[in-house]
Amino acid sequence: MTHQQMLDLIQQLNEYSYAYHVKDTPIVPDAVYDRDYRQLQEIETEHPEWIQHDSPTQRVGEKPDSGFLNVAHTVPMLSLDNAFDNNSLADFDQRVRKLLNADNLVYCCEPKLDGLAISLRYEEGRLVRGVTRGDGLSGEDITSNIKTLYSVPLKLRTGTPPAVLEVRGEIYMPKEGFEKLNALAIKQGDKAFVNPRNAAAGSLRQLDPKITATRPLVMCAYSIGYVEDWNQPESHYDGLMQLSEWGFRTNDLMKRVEGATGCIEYYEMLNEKRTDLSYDIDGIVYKVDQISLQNQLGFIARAPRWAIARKFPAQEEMTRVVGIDFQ
Ligand SMILES: NC(=O)c1cnc(OC2CCCC2)nc1N
Repeated sequence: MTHQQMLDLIQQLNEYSYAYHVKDTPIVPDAVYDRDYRQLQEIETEHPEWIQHDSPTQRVGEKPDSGFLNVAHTVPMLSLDNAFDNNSLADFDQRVRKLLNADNLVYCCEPKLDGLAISLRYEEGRLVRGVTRGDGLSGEDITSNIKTLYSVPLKLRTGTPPAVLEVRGEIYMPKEGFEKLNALAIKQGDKAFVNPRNAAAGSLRQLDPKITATRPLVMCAYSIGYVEDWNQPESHYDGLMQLSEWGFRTNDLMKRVEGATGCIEYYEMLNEKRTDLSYDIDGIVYKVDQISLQNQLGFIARAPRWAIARKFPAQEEMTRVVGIDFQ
């Protein structure tokens, strides 16, 4: 195999992985992926000097020798104000329209994923760092663990990348993966995790990436942070569409609506669907869609004036029946 053939094989494997882990639409059977992956491992063993940063074999590396370092966020990761009923949603809309002297606003509605917030930094299109939210101003550098997630692109998938791009998102553990992980933990006499959010946090805090690599974690992008040398789309929604093109997973229930009425309708719709979702959510995040209006509104303390979360009533802590058949 030539060097170019190896590069083509990496591109091919990364496309298979994008289809499977980001678009939920596998384009080849697992056996084909595994066969090509093994072929890549062989050629990289023969030619270590050919190894590429975005090769899927580079996702699981060694432990960081000095634990997780603390890193300051280029742009703070904000917290969110909460709205607990439809009236306060309407108040939010009224307040924002008043500040903007606007009649009717378009909001982007997103399920509020119940996981851990993360910030990914790409330089010239390559993943260089993944940092937890921490206190919003700085967080832990868990890049070695982040790279093990197939839903995190090691390199932006298309086009000319920005010089610097920071992407914010949530890392979560889908319910099915959580149940299987706990069933295994109990079988092995280990402690079970209380809920998928704790399981995701515990999996990302593992010092050894080889352990994190075995955990069913997913990253979903939900906002663009600091960028350099890129004309960001004017709409938040369009920005997330661009992230999807670049290889990030976005939430397929995301939707643009008009005004408080649209936000309340979306809440009713999602509240109906909530228990059927394959992942935990604890509410909805509503964002003013136009970036120029977001910038005009700015933030109060660390929460943006232009976004608000609407929480669902806490689900009574269902004792999750873990699928174990007692013999
Ligand atoms: N947990 C989520 O799913 C989620 C959290 N936060 C945000 O947006 C924050 C980021 C910038 C201000 C609002 N969106 C989300 N979808």
